[in-house]
Amino acid sequence: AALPTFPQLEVRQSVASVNASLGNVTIFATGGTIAGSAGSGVQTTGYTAGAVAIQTLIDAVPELLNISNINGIQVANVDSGNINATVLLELNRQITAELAKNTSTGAVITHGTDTLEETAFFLDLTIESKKPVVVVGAMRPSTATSADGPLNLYQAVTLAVTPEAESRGTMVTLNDRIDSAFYVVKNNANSLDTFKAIEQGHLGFFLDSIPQFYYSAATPAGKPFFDLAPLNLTSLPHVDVLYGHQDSNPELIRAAAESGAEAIVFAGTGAGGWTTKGRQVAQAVYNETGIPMVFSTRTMNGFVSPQSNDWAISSGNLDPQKARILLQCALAVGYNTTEIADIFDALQVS
Ligand SMILES: NC(=O)C[C@H](N)C(=O)O
Repeated sequence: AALPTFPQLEVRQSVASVNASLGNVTIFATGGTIAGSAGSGVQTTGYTAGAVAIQTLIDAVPELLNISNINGIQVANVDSGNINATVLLELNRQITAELAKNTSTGAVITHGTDTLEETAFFLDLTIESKKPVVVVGAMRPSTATSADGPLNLYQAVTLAVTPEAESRGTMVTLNDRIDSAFYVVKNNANSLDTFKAIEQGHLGFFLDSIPQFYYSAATPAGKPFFDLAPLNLTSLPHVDVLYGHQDSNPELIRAAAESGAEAIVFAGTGAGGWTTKGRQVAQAVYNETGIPMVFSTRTMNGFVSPQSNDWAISSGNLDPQKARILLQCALAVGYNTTEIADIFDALQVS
């Protein structure tokens, strides 16, 4: 099925006269609460996300121009629940092109927090540059009495011009923390301190807005790279996530396949658990279609070990939404089910 097209607002704004002694960071704005607007300073729910333009976000933090030359590109301006494959592919193309320039130091993406981990993980899998790529959001709208967005944005740009931030893959920063996009998950629907990589830990933190790293640069074991930018894709493959629970309806598995899913992710109970009947239907659908069937966990944290049969793939450390993004990328570059199983196997911690 064709993905809905997305309004593209690619406005490049030069907001700084160039200071040759500073680096050059491009901010790609996509909306979210960091660009949200509420009716009063104390309203922190029920506001409009993606209401404020990139120029306003930058103007709110004049100190940015002390640490970097800044360009802003408005790629979209939506609640992150509406970010889709069109926006992901556009970000991949624009960031890849931007970081290839000698003049570019790093990239910052402003984004709603609800699906931030999906976009950040996608960029981590599809951008090869060692230059910092930093995804940043906020939990309070820009109009809040103590909005968190401006300092988060300042710290994101600081991170993007920090040499020690290179070669760490895509990073996520919010509330003084620095996280790996590969591992980070939103853990709380409301609190400022919502992004965590519980098992793997934060990469570092900001002390007086200066990045401090716990570890030297390293990448997660088995992390694949998918070279999407040259493919000029206009959509990503259809992959569905099914949620596991007592008495889950096994026919939803067949329905997903019949509606065009090229892979199915099971957000299983515990370590990839699913009902016996559901597994039988999943195996039957696999025998008919050969599409990847990936078992993850609805608990969001924890490890799904290799399955005891040859048709089911386990997600290892990847939660369902990240397993879905990985499958979309792998299918987009043409990997078959066996090769995809190998990619997931390589992610298993040994
Ligand atoms: N804090 C946020 O950014 C939440 C918002 N609903 C979004 O994801 O766009």
